[in-house]
Amino acid sequence: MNPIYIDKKEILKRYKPIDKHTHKGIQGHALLIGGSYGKIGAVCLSSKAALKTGCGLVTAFIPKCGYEIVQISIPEVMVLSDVQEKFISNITFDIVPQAIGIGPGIGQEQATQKAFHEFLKSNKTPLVIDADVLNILSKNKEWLSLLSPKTIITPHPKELERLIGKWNSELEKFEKAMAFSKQYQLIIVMKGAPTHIIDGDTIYENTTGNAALATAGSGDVLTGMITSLLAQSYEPINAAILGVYLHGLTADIALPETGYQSFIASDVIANIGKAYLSLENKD
Ligand SMILES: NC(=O)C1=CN([C@@H]2O[C@H](COP(=O)(O)OP(=O)(O)OC[C@H]3O[C@@H](n4cnc5c(N)ncnc54)[C@H](OP(=O)(O)O)[C@@H]3O)[C@@H](O)[C@H]2O)[C@@H](O)CC1
Ligand SMILES: Nc1ncnc2c1ncn2[C@@H]1O[C@H](COP(=O)(O)OP(=O)(O)O)[C@@H](O)[C@H]1O
Ligand SMILES: [Mg+2]
Repeated sequence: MNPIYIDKKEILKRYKPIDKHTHKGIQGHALLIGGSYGKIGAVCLSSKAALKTGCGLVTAFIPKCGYEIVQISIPEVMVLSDVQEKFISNITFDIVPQAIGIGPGIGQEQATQKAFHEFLKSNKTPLVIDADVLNILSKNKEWLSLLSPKTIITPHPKELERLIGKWNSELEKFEKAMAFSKQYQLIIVMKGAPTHIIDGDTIYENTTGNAALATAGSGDVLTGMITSLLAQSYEPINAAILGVYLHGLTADIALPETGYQSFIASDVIANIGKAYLSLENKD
C-alpha cells in the first residue's frame, strides 16, 4: 500500500503562512450546517474550530432551537436559522461562503434528508461532509453522484462501513475505499488511529494524534478545521492533510497537561494556536 506519511516535512510543503496584509474579507468565509435538538453542541464545536483554524468569517446554519445557544457560546460566529425548531428542513442562505461543512449533529429526520438532497442539487461550493449526512448518503446512495469532484468526506469506521460495506481485512478496507474514492472522485478522510486520507490510488497516513482524541465531538471539531482550511483556499487534498495533522498535533501538545482521560474536544480547539506555532519552529 505504501502510504505517504504526513509529517512536519510534508506539512511544510503545503502550509501557507498568513499574509500580513490579509483581512477578514479575504481570509475565507466558512459555513457550518448542522445541529438538531440536543446536538447543537456539535455545530458549536465545528464552527468555533473553523474560526480558530483561521478563516475570517464563520456562519452556522442551525435549527431555530440553537439560535441563542450558538450566539451566546461563540459570539464571533454569525447565525442563520431554519424555519423548523428542532431540525433542519430547508437549507437556504444568501451569503457566499468559500467552503461548507455539513453534518455534525444534524440528525436523520426525513425533512433533513430531503433538505440535503435539494441542497446537493444546486450546491457548487467546496464541501466537507461528516456524521449524519454520511449516514443519509448511505441510505440514499444514488445521491453520491451529485457530489462535486474533490468533495471531502470524513467517516469514522462505522460511517465508512455504512458507505462502502463490510470488509474482511485491512487490505480489503483500503481497496474498497480506494475504489469508492475513484468512483465518486471523493477525498476520504478515514478517521481512526491513525487516520488515513484516500485520494484515488494515493494513501496518506497521519503521524500525529493519540488516544486522548477518543472523546465526544473531536470529529465535529475536525470537520470545522478542514472546512476552515478549504475556505482559506487550500486545495481540498491539502485542507484534508493539514486539518488532520493539526487536529492530531493538538492532542500531542496537550497530553502532558491533560493526560488521556481529561482531554475533551474543546481542548483540541484550545490548542490549535500552539499547533500552528509549532509549524514555525525550526526543529
Ligand atoms: N455534543 C454533541 O452535540 C455531539 C454530537 N455528536 C453527533 O452525534 C451524531 C451521531 O454520531 P455518532 O458517531 O456518535 O453515532 P454513529 O454514527 O451511530 O456512530 C456510533 C457508532 O460507531 C462506531 N464507532 C465510532 N467510532 C468508532 C471507531 N473509532 N472505531 C470503531 N467503531 C466506531 C461505534 O459502534 P460500535 O463499536 O458500538 O458497534 C459507535 O457505537 C452525529 O451527528 C455527531 O456529529 C457526536 O459527535 C458527539 C457529540
Ligand atoms: N485512539 C485514537 N487515536 C487517535 N485518534 C483517535 C483515536 N480515537 C479517536 N480518534 C480521532 O478522534 C476523532 C473522532 O471522530 P468521531 O468518531 O467522528 O467523533 P465525534 O462524532 O464524537 O465528533 C477522529 O479524528 C479520530 O481519528
Ligand atoms: Mg463524528
